[in-house]
Amino acid sequence: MECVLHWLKLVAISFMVLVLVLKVMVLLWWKPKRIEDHFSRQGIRGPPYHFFIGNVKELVGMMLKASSQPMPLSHNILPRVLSFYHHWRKIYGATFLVWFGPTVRLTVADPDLIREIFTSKSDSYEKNEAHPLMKQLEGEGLLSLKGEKWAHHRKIIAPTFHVDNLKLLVPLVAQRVTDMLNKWSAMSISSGQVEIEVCEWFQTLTEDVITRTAFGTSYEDGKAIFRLQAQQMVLAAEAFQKVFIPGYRFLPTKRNISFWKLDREIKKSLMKLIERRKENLGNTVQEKGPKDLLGLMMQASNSSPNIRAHDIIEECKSFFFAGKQTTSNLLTWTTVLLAMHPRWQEQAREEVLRVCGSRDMPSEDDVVKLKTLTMVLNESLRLYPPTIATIRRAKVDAELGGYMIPRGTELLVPILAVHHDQAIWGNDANEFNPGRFSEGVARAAKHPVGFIPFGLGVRTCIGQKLAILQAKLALSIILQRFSFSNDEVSGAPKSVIFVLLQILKMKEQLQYPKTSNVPLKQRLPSHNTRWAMASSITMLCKFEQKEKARKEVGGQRKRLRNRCLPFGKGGEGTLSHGKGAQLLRVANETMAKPH
Ligand code: HEM
Repeated sequence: MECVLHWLKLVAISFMVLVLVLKVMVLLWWKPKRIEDHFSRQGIRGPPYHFFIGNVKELVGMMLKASSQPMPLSHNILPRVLSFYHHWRKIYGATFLVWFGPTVRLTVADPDLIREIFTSKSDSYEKNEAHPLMKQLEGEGLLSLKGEKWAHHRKIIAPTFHVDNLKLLVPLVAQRVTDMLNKWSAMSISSGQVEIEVCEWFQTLTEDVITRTAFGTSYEDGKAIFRLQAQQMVLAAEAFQKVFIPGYRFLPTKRNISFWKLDREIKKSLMKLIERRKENLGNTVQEKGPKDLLGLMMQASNSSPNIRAHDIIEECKSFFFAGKQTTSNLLTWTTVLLAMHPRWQEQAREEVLRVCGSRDMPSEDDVVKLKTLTMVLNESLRLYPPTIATIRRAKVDAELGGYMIPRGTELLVPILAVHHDQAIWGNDANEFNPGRFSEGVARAAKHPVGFIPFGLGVRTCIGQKLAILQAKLALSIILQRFSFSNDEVSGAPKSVIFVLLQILKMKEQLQYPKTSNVPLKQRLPSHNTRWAMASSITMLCKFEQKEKARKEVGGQRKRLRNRCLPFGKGGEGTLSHGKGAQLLRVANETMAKPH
């Protein structure tokens, strides 16, 4: 009897092992092969699937090869930044299959098909499921939410980004930019010149602005929370470098324990912040001044039990992640482009001086009139889109441009490739030519969907107006006060600037937060790869104080400047004392409101 039981046990175990092996084979071999067949019958091919790893080995190999070679001085960055796409497109055409492990992705760069995915047939597609570690990094907020929860959050948060609300932020952003430039001025005191690692400075600036957008009057407390979240991101990014083991993030490892500790601290600080804010407002969350993420979410939580502290925390993460690198990259690349193209720099400066006249800080009306700067920013977003690609997943079996797309297939839209496509942009697609935007965005390309730096359709970037406003304000104030070039940086020849463009993962970005002590060659700028998210670069530019520009805008401004910003007389921080220009005083008063 015992023998029979033993035998039965053995059979049961063998059966379970067999089922498991079969399941694994179906998932990792039979299904991918069936998908390959399905697409190949429709004429869509791609590099062959390899068991379990898909095309990851080739992908990583190509990325490493591309980033290890010097790059000619050119804006043709596709071979470098999306090397796999550039390589396989030549073999299989623009629409091909690529395997990220056992996950299949179909590349789609045809503007007509992109329009279908994001607008006319958007019901059939949804955001793809983010990697669990990625979710820790970007938060489970607007960026990754789906369905009703996403729609509810988007509706709550949207007023933060309404034009009227953003207008209220203008003095604040302008003040932050001026503070930054005062520091540059102080640094350039002896020679009138200063070498600036623009990316670092722009990241700090952007972080400041996002903190204000998210936390409003609770800015200082909000900053502390963002700092904790930034530490969490470093831990999550570290984990991202390791081989992914499902469930590993739940084990009490040193990193996980630190992560959880930070999580608790964030929650505690936010709860305190919410309580304090409620008390300050006598339990009403209606406030004067710009609407902020925190206030709006608190208000919503009063009427909707679905909005909890956890949701607020996750939305803050989402803001921080989605807004910081992207906007600072836009600013960095635009500065570099203007440094490389002095004629456009001069044209943009002339316009700023003409529009702003004697005003030190552009007003909200000025910003709208800066047409050249708008063209330059668009061209910068076209050539160096901070989001290089995005992904959607077919929710159902769908039809796309005549192709049958099985449910679960992921569609990879290489925004960068679309922006550099000669069929859409003409023969000068890889050249810097802001003039192509002179008649507006709609007429710049041969196809209206050729320009999608902020995405398309209902899930288009919620922060785009803020990003553009911030970029315009920052650049116009910089142009007023400095001229800049990127030749002979630190004795490095011009071409080094572009050799510096590299594809790196988040780890490198976070590994070199203080780049000033790192040898130039190691300060590798990164166009990082979460297909959907931000890229980052490290870039040195030489800034020269613009004596001529200061004179050009006339005596009044010069007088004010002499009082407010005594260049050459040790002026850092002088602005915040609020003597001088009325505009500045207004900004200072706004800043001085009790937190
Ligand atoms: C130059 C700057 C920026 C660029 C190029 C950019 C780009 C994008 C793109 C392409 C998307 C759509 C992603 C997709 O469809 O998968 C997106 C979504 C989003 N962006 Fe931005 N972004 C920028 C700045 C910002 C800022 C400043 C914020 C917030 C403070 C922000 C917050 C978001 C959020 C929350 C989403 C998700 C929207 C949703 O799904 O409802 N972005 N962004």
